[in-house]
Amino acid sequence: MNFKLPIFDVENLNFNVGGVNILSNVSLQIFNSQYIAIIGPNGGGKTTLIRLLLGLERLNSGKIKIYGKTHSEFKEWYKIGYVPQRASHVDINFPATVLDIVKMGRTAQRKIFSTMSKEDETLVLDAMEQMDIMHLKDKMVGTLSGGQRQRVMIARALASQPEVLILDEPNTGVDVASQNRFYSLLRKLNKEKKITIIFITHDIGVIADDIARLFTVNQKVITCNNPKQALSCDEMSELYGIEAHLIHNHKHGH
Ligand SMILES: Nc1ncnc2c1ncn2[C@@H]1O[C@H](COP(=O)(O)OP(=O)(O)OP(=O)(O)O)[C@@H](O)[C@H]1O
Repeated sequence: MNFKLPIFDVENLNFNVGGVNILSNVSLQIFNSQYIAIIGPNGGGKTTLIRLLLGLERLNSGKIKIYGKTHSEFKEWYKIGYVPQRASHVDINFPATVLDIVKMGRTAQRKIFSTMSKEDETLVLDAMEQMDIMHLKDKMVGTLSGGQRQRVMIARALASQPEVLILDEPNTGVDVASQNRFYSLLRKLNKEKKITIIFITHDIGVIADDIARLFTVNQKVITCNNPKQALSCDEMSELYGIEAHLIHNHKHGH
């Protein structure tokens, strides 16, 4: 693999809805094995940016390349694990067990109608182990709590052995101990398995030491290549508003 080829390459992206600019003139690159956090105020455009990167929204102007290809040319979607913000909202009547859901993470790599190999099964069990949901294996997913469902969706993404893991505020409704375990897991996936992580979060203070770069999104995107320095940068405070100061203080309170 050409390590200089960005996984995502965005050039002068503009996106508006009904004449309202949601994202303006965004250019950024995301490279292999980077751990990137995306922060910004509510409604700033973080989820929209991810949806545009994945081709789930149509940009009005500009260019997005994924592994050097346009969205229609790109076929290796199994390389990208995406856990959307609302992944924890599952219909209570949804007829699948936790195991069924995590197994879906293997379907993209299998030939249609082929059965799971031993290796597939091991990867499914490993992903469940990592997310600490083995004890929930036979439960119907609709009966779980929001935090448990979120872990199931992340396990499904991990089972597909993604090169890139995109997480949209995955810790909503999760207790602090589980959150810390989860941050350690992300650190490990990035450091040991070299998985590229793109993480939308409001919890930047806790992961500031782990991340390589920070994108602050509020219609515009500011990239900070030294996240710890960025936490005090005026430009970011301006873009993010009062929360930048809170984050900064939180970090320095430790
Ligand atoms: N397809 C769409 N149609 C209408 N409005 C949209 C669409 N996509 C995004 N928006 C608007 O764009 C703005 C940015 O939304 P987005 O969900 O990306 O923000 P966010 O930064 O992820 O917010 P949060 O932190 O609350 O999750 C919002 O005002 C949203 O209503």
